[in-house]
Amino acid sequence: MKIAALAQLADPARCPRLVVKVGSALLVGKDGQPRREWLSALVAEIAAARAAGQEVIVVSSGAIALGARRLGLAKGGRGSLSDAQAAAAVGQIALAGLWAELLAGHGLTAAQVLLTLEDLEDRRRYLNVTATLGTLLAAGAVPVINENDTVATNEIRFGDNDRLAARVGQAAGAAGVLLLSDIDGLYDRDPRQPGAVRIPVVKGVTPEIHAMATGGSSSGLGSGGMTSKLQAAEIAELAGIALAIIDGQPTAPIATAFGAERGTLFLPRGRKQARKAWLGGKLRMRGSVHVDAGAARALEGGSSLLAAGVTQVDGEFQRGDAIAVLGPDGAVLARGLSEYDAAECARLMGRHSREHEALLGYAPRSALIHRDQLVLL
Ligand SMILES: Nc1ncnc2c1ncn2[C@@H]1O[C@H](COP(=O)(O)OP(=O)(O)O)[C@@H](O)[C@H]1O
Ligand SMILES: N[C@@H](CCC(=O)OP(=O)(O)O)C(=O)O
Repeated sequence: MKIAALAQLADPARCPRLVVKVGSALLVGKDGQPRREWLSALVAEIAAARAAGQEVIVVSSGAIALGARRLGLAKGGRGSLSDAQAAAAVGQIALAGLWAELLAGHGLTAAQVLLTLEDLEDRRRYLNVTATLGTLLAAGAVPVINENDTVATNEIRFGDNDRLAARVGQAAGAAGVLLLSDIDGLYDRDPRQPGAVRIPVVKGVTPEIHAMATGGSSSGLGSGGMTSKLQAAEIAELAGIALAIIDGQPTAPIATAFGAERGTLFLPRGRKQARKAWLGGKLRMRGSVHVDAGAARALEGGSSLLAAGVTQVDGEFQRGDAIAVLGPDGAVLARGLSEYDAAECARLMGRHSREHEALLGYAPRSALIHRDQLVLL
């Protein structure tokens, strides 16, 4: 049962498991204090969804904004990485405490889960997250997730909770991800420009859709802007998850947006095999290979990638690492797990399979990327 309208995200039959992501600007006021009343109303909506039989996972931002105020840090705690890490350490306790208190008011138990990018990039740790979330939900708890900002470094962090929410949705096998923002959806250009029009439904996050977004947060409290939301939509789409952006500002934002069908709904593609969904949502590639037009066509037809069609190898990757596959025009066509390391790929590129054993000195594998380990983008 596919989700084709915003309000269907509230239907436990179509969407048994929903991720709700709340941005910093909604949770924390301009004075640096939590927006308690607003959050109480949202928690009441979450409790109602649970009571109706829908499992809800919360992804909550706001730790840095809350902690910065308490520590008296400039620039909302985002002046340097060490400021952000310190602010998050202080803010996260307060944030988790607030969620726990308000959920308890409805008889619900909050479960704090702090994740780093690596926790979801590594397949074993990703499956561990899947298992933990499943256990928590089965026991009736409401997971409240944030990035573990205190240990995350610039090179290995999400930085925005939009992509984190999409990855969590994937790991949890959710059918829907709801991003509560300070805007009621994607507009065809910067919404401050005259004539900007909201797009109610997006079928495929194409380059034209990406061109509509500009990065940067409007409030100065958050981080990703519309750019990170579109990246999240892409991850969700590939994983067969519906993702929506709605205006989080009204009291009881979910009922308000669903009642008026007001927001942007990104339609999911057909659900992928779990392993392929994980691969498609991975954010870090260790390297890339360029392929010729013939190989690009073969991949689109569902074949494995053979070395004969490879024209260039970039990066320092090992066998089993995730790499990107670029077409003749330089656009990313696919991602996959390489059967060879970068040096072996360079040796084999452009050469036919019958030459491989002599080039390698051992029995070659059937392909450079097997089709079971390859996901088209
Ligand atoms: N094409 C677009 N459509 C909608 N919003 C856009 C677009 N391009 C840029 N934006 C900006 O992105 C902002 C939403 O991102 P952000 O402030 O990071 O939200 P959040 O705090 O909810 O994560 C909007 O308020 C808007 O200023
Ligand atoms: N993990 C960070 C939030 C990252 C962030 O800014 O997210 P968002 O406000 O959703 O753009 C925090 O808790 O402060």
